[in-house]
Amino acid sequence: MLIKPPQDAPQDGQGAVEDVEAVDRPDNPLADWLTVPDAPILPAWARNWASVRANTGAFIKVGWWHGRYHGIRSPKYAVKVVGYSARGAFRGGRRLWPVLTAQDHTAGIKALRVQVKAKPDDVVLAAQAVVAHRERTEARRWRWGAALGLAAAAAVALNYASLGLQIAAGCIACGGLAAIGWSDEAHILDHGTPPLRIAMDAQQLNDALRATGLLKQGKGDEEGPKVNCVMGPLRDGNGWAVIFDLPKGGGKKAADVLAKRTEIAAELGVDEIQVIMSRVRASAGGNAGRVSMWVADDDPYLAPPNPSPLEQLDTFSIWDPIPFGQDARGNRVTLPIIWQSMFFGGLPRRGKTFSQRLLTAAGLLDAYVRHYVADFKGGQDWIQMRQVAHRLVLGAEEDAIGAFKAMLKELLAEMERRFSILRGLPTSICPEGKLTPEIVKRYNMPFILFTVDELQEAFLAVDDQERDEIINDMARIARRGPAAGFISNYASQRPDAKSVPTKLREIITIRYSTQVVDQTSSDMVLGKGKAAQGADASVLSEEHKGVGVLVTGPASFVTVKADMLETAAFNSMCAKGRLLREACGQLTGDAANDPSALAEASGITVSPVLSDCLSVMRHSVKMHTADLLARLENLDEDYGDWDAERLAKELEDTGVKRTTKQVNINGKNLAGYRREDLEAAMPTELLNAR
Ligand SMILES: Nc1ncnc2c1ncn2[C@@H]1O[C@H](COP(=O)(O)OP(=O)(O)OP(=O)(O)O)[C@@H](O)[C@H]1O
Repeated sequence: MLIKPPQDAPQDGQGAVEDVEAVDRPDNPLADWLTVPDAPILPAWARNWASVRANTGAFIKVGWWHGRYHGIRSPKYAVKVVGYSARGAFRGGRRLWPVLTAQDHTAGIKALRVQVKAKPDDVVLAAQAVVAHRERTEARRWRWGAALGLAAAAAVALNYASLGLQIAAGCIACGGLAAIGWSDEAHILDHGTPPLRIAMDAQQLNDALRATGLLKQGKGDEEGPKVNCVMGPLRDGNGWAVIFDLPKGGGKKAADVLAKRTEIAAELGVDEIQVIMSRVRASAGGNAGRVSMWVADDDPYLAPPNPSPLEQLDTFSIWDPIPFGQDARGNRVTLPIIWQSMFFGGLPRRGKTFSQRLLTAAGLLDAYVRHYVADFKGGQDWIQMRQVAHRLVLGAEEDAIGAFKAMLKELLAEMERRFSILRGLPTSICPEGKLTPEIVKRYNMPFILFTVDELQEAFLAVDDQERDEIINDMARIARRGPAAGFISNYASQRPDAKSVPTKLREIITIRYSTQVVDQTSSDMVLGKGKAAQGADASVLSEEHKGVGVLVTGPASFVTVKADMLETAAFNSMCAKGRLLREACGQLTGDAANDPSALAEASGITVSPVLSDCLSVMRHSVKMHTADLLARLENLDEDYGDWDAERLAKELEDTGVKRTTKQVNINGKNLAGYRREDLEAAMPTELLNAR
């Protein structure tokens, strides 16, 4: 199922209510973006062939499970039946004896005999006694005859009837006797509850909700109120789906159920990652007490990653929602990013950068997206953006921080310039005070995708005052920029108050968190109180690479397995993006002049060490050798065992002629290199091209 884009036009955010976080504002157009609706018209199992098959399969599985369960216990059941039959035989015998021995007339006959003895001459009395005695004897004879006849018939049948008949007769006899021996507390079959991956029924759900306090306990032996299952539980994909209404009068709402995900999972005997719940809103026929729940057979997020469809595309329009990943049930999750701002957080090595890069990758395929990128780690993740990025900052050293601050000022100036142009445009061209596809091309205002990765590194490198200035500038761009085409895409590794400034997060409309250690950290990235509502990235584990919780509104969140876009594929998309921009005159800024990018684009071979040195020196005109070596190692750990001599020799071999071996930086005169000397060693064709 494709989650459709919202119809409403997005907001500038300028007049927004400041004390409510951006995702929680009533005018947030993505508020219900990820609320997965489910309005059944046909019974869910009959909606498609796959569902019919899955449910038939599940029915057979349940039958098989019960068959095995009770089959294994059949000797135990047989012993029980024999026990009940014996009790039945004893009870039956006890009741039959008086009948057979005809106790009924004996008392009367005895009384008659006493009277006959007292009046021996009374002929009538004597005749009555004789008749009564004869009747009793006759009755006894018949009863005993019938009983012995039955026994004889049974003995004959046992001898001569076929085995099948004997077994059937034996079973009937046993059944009859067992019925006589039955009592209220007697039972033969054990009560087996199949594991959830075999079957799920409403009883299990009710028990789980009752145990977690979401349903009231009944009085005495009564079970208490139950949920009303409007659909299911039914087989749906690799799990069980159910939509239920909470009973009225219980004082609980769907949001309470979502908040108790871990407890419910524990009661159902599965991991909380397997329990996927969402509210069913009024637009999908739901109400405040309706919950859509899907319980997966296994952890759905441990499946192999799905390759990003972007990799196969030649172009993409940034106006369209970007393919981002899949939810647990395999529904595609796409992200509309225009007019929005994004924040990615989470522990290291969980796929934050890879996920963040998906949005950049989409932007690469639209020539009318201008990239401003800062990667404060300065590793391999973003380096190929040098082919496309209008500005690219790599590293968190002093020169890089300086370049980043200049980038912020440039962005703010561009934002003001754009707003003043937009204000001057007639409403026929600019009806809503923001970019339109026509304005983008006619006034050369491409969307600006402002990407910042490893933000925490920058905050560690600056003092508090500088940090506040950076936060203010970034917050201003994210808050005011969307209407002028600025899309902010920030990521930070350490989800603590210092690395994820609340002031910044508050104005971000799309938040994504990979695994974090606890709910406090999760809230730090996703927003205050989100974990309590069910959007909790701390339920993810270390194995969940590329999996994160995506929040776009108060009730709009989903755990997503992001598409996989390897660095190599991303790098080749950078090359594709460069060609696209060259073709329509949109290759601007740093990318237009970057020597390594130029060399790559023109197919000119440049020594890797020369190219890498130029990359790490991109913000400095000169650098001490020790710093250069440290930055090279940060870029690629293979440089770890290089020393000054080896570096000098390798650079000399590529044709670098040092005009000076000592460079003075901030009063320190030490061995080092000038960027000019390195650039001069680039192949002549490249120098001419520049
Ligand atoms: N969508 C995905 N599916 C499966 N694996 C992924 C996915 N995205 C990333 N990974 C794996 O996770 C590893 C770490 O990814 P990434 O570098 O994005 O993490 P990170 O959270 O940004 O880490 P750091 O903060 O240290 O840079 C990658 O090398 C990749 O193998």
